[in-house]
Amino acid sequence: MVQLHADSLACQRGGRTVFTDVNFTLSSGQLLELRGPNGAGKSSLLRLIAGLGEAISGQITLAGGNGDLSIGQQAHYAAHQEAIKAPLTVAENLKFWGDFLGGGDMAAALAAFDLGALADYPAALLSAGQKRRLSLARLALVPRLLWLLDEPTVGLDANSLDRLTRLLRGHLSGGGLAVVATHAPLDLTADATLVLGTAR
Ligand SMILES: Nc1ncnc2c1ncn2[C@@H]1O[C@H](COP(=O)(O)OP(=O)(O)OP(=O)(O)O)[C@@H](O)[C@H]1O
Repeated sequence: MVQLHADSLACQRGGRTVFTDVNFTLSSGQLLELRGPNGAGKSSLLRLIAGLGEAISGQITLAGGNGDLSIGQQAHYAAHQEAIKAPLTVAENLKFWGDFLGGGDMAAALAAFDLGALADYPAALLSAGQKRRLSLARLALVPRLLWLLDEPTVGLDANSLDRLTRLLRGHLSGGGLAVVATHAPLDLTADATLVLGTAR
């Protein structure tokens, strides 16, 4: 059993307190939904979990994972900004990520968001939703224990939303964990919902 624990986390950005006393425990197969208004700290919390920022107090630990790797090394972090190299094609982008993350199932990644017909298309020319699909295809490219998704539904059409939901379901039923910040309700029952702050 893998467990992600947040214990009395507090976060500051730009010298201002964003949140304090955030606590949760997430176990294998569970989804934590992060809710809250703009500026409440959802992205900041995901960054902290991914190891891209430091909490001013408190701790995040992953028990039962690979003790030789950091939490970030065991996670897929899909931020607001698409992780795409514009001069490369769709397939080349996935190859880049496969090389970077170690391995990669190109066919599965292309299939996950129906990108096969766009494989040789330059990423620079993709629509916003297509870019989001390419960015999220990483999830199917390389297995990672923990998915940290920042508003993953933005820009997706109904078919792609459905694909994302199925991908998430498969990840969770395989024992994975997911923390998803979203303003739109997911078509998945979250095991827990954490509502942050009141910042605007
Ligand atoms: N790079 C930064 N430097 C300083 N402050 C920042 C930075 N990024 C975000 N902040 C501040 O941190 C606070 C939390 O921002 P964050 O992006 O985590 O909120 P959020 O809940 O994800 O918001 P949204 O729903 O708009 O995406 C905001 O007040 C924001 O102004």
